[in-house]
Amino acid sequence: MPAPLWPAPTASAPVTATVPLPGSKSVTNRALLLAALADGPGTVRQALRSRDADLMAAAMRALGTGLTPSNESTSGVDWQVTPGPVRGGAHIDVGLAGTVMRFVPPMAALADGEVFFDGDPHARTRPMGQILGALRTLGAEVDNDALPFTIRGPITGGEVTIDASASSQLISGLLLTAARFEKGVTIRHEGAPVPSMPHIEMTVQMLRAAGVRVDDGEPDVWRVEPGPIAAMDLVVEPDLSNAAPFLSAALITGGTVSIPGWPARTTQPGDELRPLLTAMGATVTMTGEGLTVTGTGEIAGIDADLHEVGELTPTIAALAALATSPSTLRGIAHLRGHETDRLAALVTEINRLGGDAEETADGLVVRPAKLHGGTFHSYADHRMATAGAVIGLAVPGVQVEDIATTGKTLPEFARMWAEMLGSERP
Ligand SMILES: O=C(O)C1=C[C@@H](OP(=O)(O)O)[C@@H](O)[C@H](O)C1
Ligand SMILES: C=C(OP(=O)(O)O)C(=O)O
Repeated sequence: MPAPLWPAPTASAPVTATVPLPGSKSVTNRALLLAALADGPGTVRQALRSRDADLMAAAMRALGTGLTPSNESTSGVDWQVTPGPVRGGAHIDVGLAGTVMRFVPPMAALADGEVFFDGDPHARTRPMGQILGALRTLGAEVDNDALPFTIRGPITGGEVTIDASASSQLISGLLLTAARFEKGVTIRHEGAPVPSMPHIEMTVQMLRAAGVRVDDGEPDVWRVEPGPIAAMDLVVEPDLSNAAPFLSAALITGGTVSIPGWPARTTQPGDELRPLLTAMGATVTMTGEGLTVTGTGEIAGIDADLHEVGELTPTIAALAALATSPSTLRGIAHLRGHETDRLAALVTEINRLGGDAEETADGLVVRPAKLHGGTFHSYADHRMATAGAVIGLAVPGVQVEDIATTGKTLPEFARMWAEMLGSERP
């Protein structure tokens, strides 16, 4: 059955809105796993509730972790986490979540029996071979190089060389559990540069906050010493990548959008929205309350290397499609292995609306063109769906297919979008 079409609302006046955002997917899913492996009960506060976060919570439960929710609302939940021995016999559904498919298998290799993994049809095509090969080198048995697969421990750890040019999550996944391997781990990356390094920095910082000794002093080498992971009481930051479509509304409409609680310092790649949106013509200010972006209604194209912040690409490409000068987005060949082939999907959908986008070897060129209405397909990709909503603000008649796919990281997207527009100036 074809997914329903969502008529993307067009903004008729400058948007003025304050948009509180739920917790970061990346922080939530790291925190749940670290709390599950910790040496005592802990708490993960203001955790995201979304498909990816719920899949991580379900995976932790299936592996023997106690999780009790409190203070639950549409914007999040506080999880009381009670670690237990890692239990075999589990079937883990990873959905389409890169964090679940890359972070959980190393933990499953600690179990006392086999653990089976599978996910959505497209998840079976996402790069997994390098991390599964690494788990074999470190002592586990794994019966495939992609989803679906079965893992059997025990894993002892040690030294491994991998090519993580397809995804930083291949490194983060090994690092997160490594303190619980008998020998810890030394990972050496060999290949084209690893993307999304801020996400590896996030992993390293969270491990250190839990008392784990991590040496990342040499480029492309990470060493985790074996030892306990300390119980945590952590408050999850708002998801700054999910701020991108809302902040874009300020640029497109010449309005002002604020995100409360924007952290002063963070490893989230979404923080790069500050220079990126400034380069596209916005005024960006940080106060004690949060971040405020004010636009002029005119968007400048940019030449940007998004290698470190690839997950911002769909929104930046949507803005580029509405810009008055050309944009070149580079360093993002690895987006072909994301929720969908995002380079192909963005080109197809922008051009379907009359745009002028072109795929390059490692990114996109988007030139100014007069867009018209039509269907914007989302390919089960939350960020494609929100990119369609962004274009729809300026272009009447855009219908986004399967807006519900935003539930991967932001189940309330459609309501929040309507609320943001409801506060338009008359
Ligand atoms: O570790 C993480 O939480 C993530 C790392 C990045 O993955 P890639 O390195 O595969 O781009 C990012 O795009 C993804 O949304 C989340
Ligand atoms: C690439 C992304 O997700 P995942 O964690 O599934 O890799 C993303 O959210 O943009």
